[in-house]
Amino acid sequence: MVTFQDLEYRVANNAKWRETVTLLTGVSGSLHPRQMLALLGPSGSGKTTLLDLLAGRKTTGALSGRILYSGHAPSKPFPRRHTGYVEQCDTLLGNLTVQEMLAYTAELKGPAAEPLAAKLARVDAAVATLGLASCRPVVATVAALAAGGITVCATIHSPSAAVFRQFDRLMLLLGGRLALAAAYQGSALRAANDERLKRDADAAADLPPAMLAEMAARCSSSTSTPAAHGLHVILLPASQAEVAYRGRRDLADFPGYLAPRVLDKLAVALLIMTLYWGVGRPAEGAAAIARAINLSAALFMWTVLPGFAAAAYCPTLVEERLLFNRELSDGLYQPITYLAAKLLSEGAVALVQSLALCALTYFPLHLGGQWVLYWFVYFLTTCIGVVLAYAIAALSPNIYVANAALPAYVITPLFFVGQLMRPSDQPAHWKWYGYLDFLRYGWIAQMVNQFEHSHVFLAFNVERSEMRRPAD
Ligand SMILES: Nc1ncnc2c1ncn2[C@@H]1O[C@H](COP(=O)(O)OP(=O)(O)OP(=O)(O)O)[C@@H](O)[C@H]1O
Repeated sequence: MVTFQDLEYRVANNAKWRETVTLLTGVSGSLHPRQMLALLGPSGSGKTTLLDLLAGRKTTGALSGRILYSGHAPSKPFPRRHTGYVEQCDTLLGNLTVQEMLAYTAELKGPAAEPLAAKLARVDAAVATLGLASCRPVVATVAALAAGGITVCATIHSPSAAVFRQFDRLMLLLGGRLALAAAYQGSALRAANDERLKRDADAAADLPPAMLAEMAARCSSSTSTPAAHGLHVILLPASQAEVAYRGRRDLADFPGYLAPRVLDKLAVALLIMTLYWGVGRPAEGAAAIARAINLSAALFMWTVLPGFAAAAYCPTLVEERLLFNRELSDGLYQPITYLAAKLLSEGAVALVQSLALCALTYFPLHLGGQWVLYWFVYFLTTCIGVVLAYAIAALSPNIYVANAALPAYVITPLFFVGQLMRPSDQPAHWKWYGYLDFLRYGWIAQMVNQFEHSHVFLAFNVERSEMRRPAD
C-alpha cells in the first residue's frame, strides 16, 4: 500500500524568473493493493506531478509531506525500481518487438542476481497478461503456418535473435554466391538453447561448442568472414542478444547511422585527393612556395572537415531524448553510462573511418611528416567534433535548432585557425577565441608535421611555430 499525506510541492517557476510556483498543496490519499485508482482532473491540475512524485521521478523542487510504501519511507531508488510508469508518449525502441522490448527492460531493470530464465518467464507472463501475444513477431505467425504444413522461404534483414530462432534452416548468399547452406538446423539450435536455458539458469555461456565448431568450420570456408562473424551475434541466446542489441543496433544500421558519419567525409576526402594530388612533392624556387601555399590550404580543409561533418552526430541524441529521459527516470542507468556507450560507438566508427580516409589522402598527396601523427590529429579533431555536436544537441530543444546551431558555431572557429588570417594580425580583443579554437591546434599540428624539417620558406607564419628556412 502506498500512502501520501499533506504533499506540498514547489518548483522554480518556468514563467517567472526567480519565483517559485506551488504545483500541489495538501494532497493526501492512498493506493491499495488489488485496487485501481482513477486519478482525474482537468489539464494542469497536477495529476502527472503527483504520479511523478509517487514514482520518485522528480529530481528538482521542494517536497514536504510524507510518501510511504507499506508504511515505510522508501529509499531514493526504491520507487524507481519497484514502480512501473507508462508515459503518454511513445518512448519505445522502434526496432524491437514487444517481446524484445520487455526482455530488454527486464534485463536493465531486474535485479542483476535474478536468473535470466526467470526474467524471460516474467516477460512471457506479462505478454500473456496484457493480451499482447498477437503483437509478438510476425515471424512467429509465419512459423505457426510452417508448422501447419506450409513451406516458407523468407529473406530477413538484420533479424533479432528472437526472430532468427524461429527459422529452421539457413542459406547465406555473399556476392551472389552461396556461402553457407543448411549450416545449422534452427530447430536443433532452438531445442539446444531451450534445453540449456532450462538447465543453466544463468545462461551466460555461449552456444553449444559442437555447434559453434561446425559454424566456424563452415564459415571459414566461405568467402567473407565478417558476415559469418555477424552470425555469432544473432545466434546468441535471446536475452543476451537483447542487451547487446541496443549497442550494436547503431553500428549495424548503415543507411541511418553509418552513412551520414562516413559518406560525407569520404566525398570530401576524394575531392581533396583528386584536387591536391601530389601537392607534397618536392619543388624548387617559386614552385616550392606555390606548393607550400596549396599544401597549407589542403591541410586547412582537411582539418576543418571533422568540424563541419559533426552535424551528422546531432540527430541521434535528440531523437533518443525521450527514451533516455524515461530510462533515466526509471533508474535504469546513470547518464554517464549512456554517454560512455554513445561515445564508444562514435569512437569506434571514427577510428575506422579516420584510418581509411587518412590513408586515402596522405599517400596520393605525397605528404611528408609522420603518417601516424597525420592520422592521430585528424582522429582527435573528429572526436572533439563529436563531443561538441553532442553538447549542442543536448542543449538544443529539438533537431531543427541543433541543425541550425552547429554550422553557425562551426563557422566561427574557421576564422581563427590561422589560414584565413594570421594569428598575429588578429585583433587583441579576439585573441581569447583563438586560444579556444580546437581546429587551430589541429591545423598547427598538421603544419608542423609537414614543414618542421622542410627547407621551404613560408611567406606566412603560424603563431608559436614560425617556420623559416634555417639560416645557412
Ligand atoms: N516549473 C514550472 N513552472 C511553472 N508551472 C509549472 C512548472 N511545472 C509544471 N507547471 C505547471 O503545473 C501544472 C501541473 O502540471 P501537470 O503536468 O502535473 O498537470 P496534469 O494534470 O498532469 O495535466 P495534463 O492532464 O495536461 O497532463 C501545469 O499547468 C504545468 O504547466
